[in-house]
Amino acid sequence: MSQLTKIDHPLAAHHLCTVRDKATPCSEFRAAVGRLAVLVGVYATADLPTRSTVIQTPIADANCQQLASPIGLVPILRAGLGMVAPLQDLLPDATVWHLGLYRNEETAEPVGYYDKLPDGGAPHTALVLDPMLATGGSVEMVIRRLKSWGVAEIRVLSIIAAQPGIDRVQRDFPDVKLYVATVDPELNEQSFIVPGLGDAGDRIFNTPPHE
Ligand SMILES: O=P(O)(O)OC[C@H]1O[C@H](OP(=O)(O)OP(=O)(O)O)[C@H](O)[C@@H]1O
Ligand SMILES: O=c1cc[nH]c(=O)[nH]1
Ligand SMILES: [Mg+2]
Repeated sequence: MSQLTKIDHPLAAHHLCTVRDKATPCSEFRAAVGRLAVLVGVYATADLPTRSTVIQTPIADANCQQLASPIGLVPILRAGLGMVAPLQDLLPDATVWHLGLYRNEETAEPVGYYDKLPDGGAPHTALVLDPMLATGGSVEMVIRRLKSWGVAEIRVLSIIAAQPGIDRVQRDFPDVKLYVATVDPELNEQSFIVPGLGDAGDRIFNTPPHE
């Protein structure tokens, strides 16, 4: 079973109130998604390997540590875009690889519509960014694509993950690590997370539902 880390932090609890509240305006929603992305990002990078280096300060040599492996950020369009800039602040040298998926409204199955990953050149570690993990179908499609590309270490960063989606990823990908701000118990008939926050993509981009 893959490892699940649910972050335990009062700031995460606080900002989750903002994203869940249906009265939160778009700009505040986006900002809170960004703050939660940073918090999840700190947990998801806590054990990244480092290597020793010597830096010359203005005073003397200093023994330092720097990240040892290339990191790729993989936002799932659209909603994952809301987590990119905050993660780039934490990982300024990361490459960013976009994958476009939407869920079919009747079946909730993911449909791919954007994939420009090159042949070869996969980063050693990929951080998959999507605020919502519902059935797990979208993340599963992305994990399969990243594995076929050659990514060795895959970590999924979500803000709200539903238990059925977590169970699916843990069952199908025991080597993939999950980092989430919180876990919700169930999905409704339309496969939306309950209580969730509604449609993350629409709330980040201020679009009406079903566009
Ligand atoms: O776990 P799943 O059941 O696959 O659901 C989660 C997916 O659904 C949402 O995307 P959506 O299809 O709404 O696209 P959008 O980001 O463009 O709004 C969300 O951002 C995830 O990508
Ligand atoms: O609750 C959900 C489920 C999928 N995608 C969302 O944006 N919200
Ligand atoms: Mg959406």
